[in-house]
Amino acid sequence: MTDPRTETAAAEPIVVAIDGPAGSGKSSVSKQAARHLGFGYLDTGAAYRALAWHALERGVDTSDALAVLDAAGDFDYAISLDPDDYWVRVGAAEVTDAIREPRVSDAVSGVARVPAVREAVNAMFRALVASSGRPGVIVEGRDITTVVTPDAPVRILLTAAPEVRAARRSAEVATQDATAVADALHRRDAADAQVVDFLTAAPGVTVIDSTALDFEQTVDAVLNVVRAETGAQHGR
Ligand SMILES: Nc1ncnc2c1ncn2[C@@H]1O[C@H](COP(=O)(O)OP(=O)(O)OP(=O)(O)O)[C@@H](O)[C@H]1O
Ligand SMILES: Nc1ccn([C@@H]2O[C@H](COP(=O)(O)O)[C@@H](O)[C@H]2O)c(=O)n1
Repeated sequence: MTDPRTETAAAEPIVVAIDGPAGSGKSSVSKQAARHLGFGYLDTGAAYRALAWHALERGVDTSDALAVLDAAGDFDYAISLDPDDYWVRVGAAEVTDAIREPRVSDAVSGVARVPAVREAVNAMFRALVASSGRPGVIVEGRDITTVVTPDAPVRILLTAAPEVRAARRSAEVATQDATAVADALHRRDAADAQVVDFLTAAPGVTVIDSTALDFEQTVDAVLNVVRAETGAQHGR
């Protein structure tokens, strides 16, 4: 039995929820803002990507919801919330880079459309945040502000013009030409938008449009919203 005079409840981490379309800067900006804040960083898309990778490894057709659910049955997933030591694992396999490959990006929307998969990963995201041991966690994805943590004290929709997002993504991908990269990005957004709405801000969600901002200005914009919404004195 615990002694109530000495027991102190662990404080709930502050959640900064960030949604947005592909290539809007969610992961890179969230990771950098988390460093400034001393917060954890949770990339929720990595779970869907890792499950897509796992399904592809087993030769599963990711457009077949029942086959995806079957693959999810032995999905042993782990992710780091440390913005300075980011990794993703499935079982013993380190898949941090493999889940960014175009074949996974092309398959991931099929996996993300299965309701039972979404429910399971959402419960896992909430548990990861609660056990993070950090004063706060920046959680980024597509439905964080609306479904995963709709009561988060900070909720942001990070956007940028489609052509700007495609150009930024294209600059990172050496294996495909710019048109193919842009087509894949827009195709994925269209498929994902049928499942969750990450293109319009829900009530109470602050929009940051990074079309005319550079990377550091976008990080600053996020930090300013965190300060304004929480009164926190974190960061620069
Ligand atoms: N404001 C900005 N100005 C210039 N480049 C940016 C800006 N924000 C992000 N970037 C760059 O754009 C690219 C895409 O960003 P990032 O991967 O973070 O997007 P994302 O929203 O997480 O994409 P996805 O959902 O596809 O994983 C990265 O190379 C990142 O460094
Ligand atoms: N909250 C989320 C996060 C992601 N997805 C799906 O995962 C894919 C990969 O996400 P990235 O952020 O790494 O691009 C994305 O295309 C969605 O299919 C999701 O559904 N909900």
